[in-house]
Amino acid sequence: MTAGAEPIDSFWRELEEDRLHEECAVFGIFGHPDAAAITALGLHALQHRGQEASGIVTYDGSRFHAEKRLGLVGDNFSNAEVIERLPGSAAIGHNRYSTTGETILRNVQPLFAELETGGFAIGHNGNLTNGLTLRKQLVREGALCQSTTDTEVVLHLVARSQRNRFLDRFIDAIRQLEGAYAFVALSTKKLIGARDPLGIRPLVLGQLDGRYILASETCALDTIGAKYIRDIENGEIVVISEEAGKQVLESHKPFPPQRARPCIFEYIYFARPDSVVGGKSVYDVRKRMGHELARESMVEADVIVPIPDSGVPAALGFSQESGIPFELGIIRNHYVGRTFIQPTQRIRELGVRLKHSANRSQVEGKRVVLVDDSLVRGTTSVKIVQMMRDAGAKEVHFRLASPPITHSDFYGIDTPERDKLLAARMDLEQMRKFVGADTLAFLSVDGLYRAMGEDARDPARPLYTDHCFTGDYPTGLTDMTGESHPKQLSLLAEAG
Ligand SMILES: O=P(O)(O)OC[C@H]1O[C@H](OP(=O)(O)OP(=O)(O)O)[C@H](O)[C@@H]1O
Ligand SMILES: NC(=O)CC[C@H](N)C(=O)O
Ligand SMILES: [Mg+2]
Repeated sequence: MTAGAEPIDSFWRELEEDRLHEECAVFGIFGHPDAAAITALGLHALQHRGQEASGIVTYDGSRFHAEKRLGLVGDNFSNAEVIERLPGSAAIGHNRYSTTGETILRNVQPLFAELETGGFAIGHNGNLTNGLTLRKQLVREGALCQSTTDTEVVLHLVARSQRNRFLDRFIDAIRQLEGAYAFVALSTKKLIGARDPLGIRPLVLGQLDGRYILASETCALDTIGAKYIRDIENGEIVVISEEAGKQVLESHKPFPPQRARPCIFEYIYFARPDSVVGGKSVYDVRKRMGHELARESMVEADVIVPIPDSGVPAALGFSQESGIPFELGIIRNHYVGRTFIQPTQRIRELGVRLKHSANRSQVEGKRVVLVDDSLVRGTTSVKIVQMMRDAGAKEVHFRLASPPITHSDFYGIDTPERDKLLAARMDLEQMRKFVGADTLAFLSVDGLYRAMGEDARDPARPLYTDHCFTGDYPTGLTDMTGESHPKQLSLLAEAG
């Protein structure tokens, strides 16, 4: 570490903490001559789901090839030389935002192992809630772990299965998992996609030039001109292979049938607004959240101002419902990233202004309603309310198009510990004071379900994974509640 690196690191860490962290993206294609290049494009379209690192693994009929890098897809995979190092007509790729295991090169996915059945690569979106417990058992039995991610346990479980067929080994392995997963995996003969029994994380099937594709979101299919076929179902494994020159897709359902409970946060914040998740346009749903929010907590005002990016569709819905004009009163700088100029103390003091700045002409002298999709630690809201006042807003009202986040996520979203969640520590009035707004209101849980097309949330049969707002975790939480509370830190220092 160079002298002076620490303050810069902590500056970016602070900036990074002003947000909800993403999760991960997976992509896979089988039997296409440009498999690696298409995977790079797909990962590019899915960059919003994870920005720490990316990787692509291909298979050329005799060997696997892997390229894994820390950083953004565009910076690492837009170069022809990198793509040329990834020959083969089958590929899987991954964008990572870590939830278990640090941001170091050996944790970058897809992970790869040489098994008795041949090479095997896997990419994972989600988080296992018994990953550390399984890992502890495996290590006790002699497993040599090469990474510190939860995902690696799947490789070991497949390797240790006593079944003969590769698919049976994979099923054996995933039956032991608890938590959330959307997997893409590649063996010498097959491309595999799998979703956990509740379908917490998304995964879709598409087709390009007659070849199958798997992707976290439909926006990746649109980017490469592929056709959307269907969502992979909860608890479903799809196996894509080639027989007599034709691609075949088998579907397996190894779990007892269960109702799906996809994560509602995909709709609120994670997924790209142009994606269709579970048959619903994310953009439409976000706008409806804005309509519901306006119905529940109307306020007299002159202008509706979205907090970009993800607050925009809800603010539009709020404006349409309330009849109050919508204006871009905050501009977001899209070039804020880790490669930005090395900040000095002075720049550090400017804080969030690097990311958002007030558009004074639209807010000065006005009663402003700020609309954002969610509030986590409250960092963004505090700074933006102050920014509106500095720009001359007469009143600042804050509206959130989701309910208060009172519980941490363990399924692939890197929300902070409970005691850092503002709504877990404060009541509404305390939060209003903290944020500094004249009024503050959140969308109700029933309002959220109405935006999803339901009458209300049925507590006996909730249709979505919504623990962040309700504390209702739909799976066991072995690692979090078990007696041993295992923690896995990297014992090997790595520069990354
Ligand atoms: O309460 P906080 O801890 O500040 O976190 C909440 C903020 O984080 C997210 O935005 P983010 O900046 O991640 O991304 P966006 O540009 O897509 O809205 C979310 O949309 C809120 O604006
Ligand atoms: N956010 C995610 O989906 C992360 C996947 C996996 N748990 C990891 O940490 O690598
Ligand atoms: Mg935001």
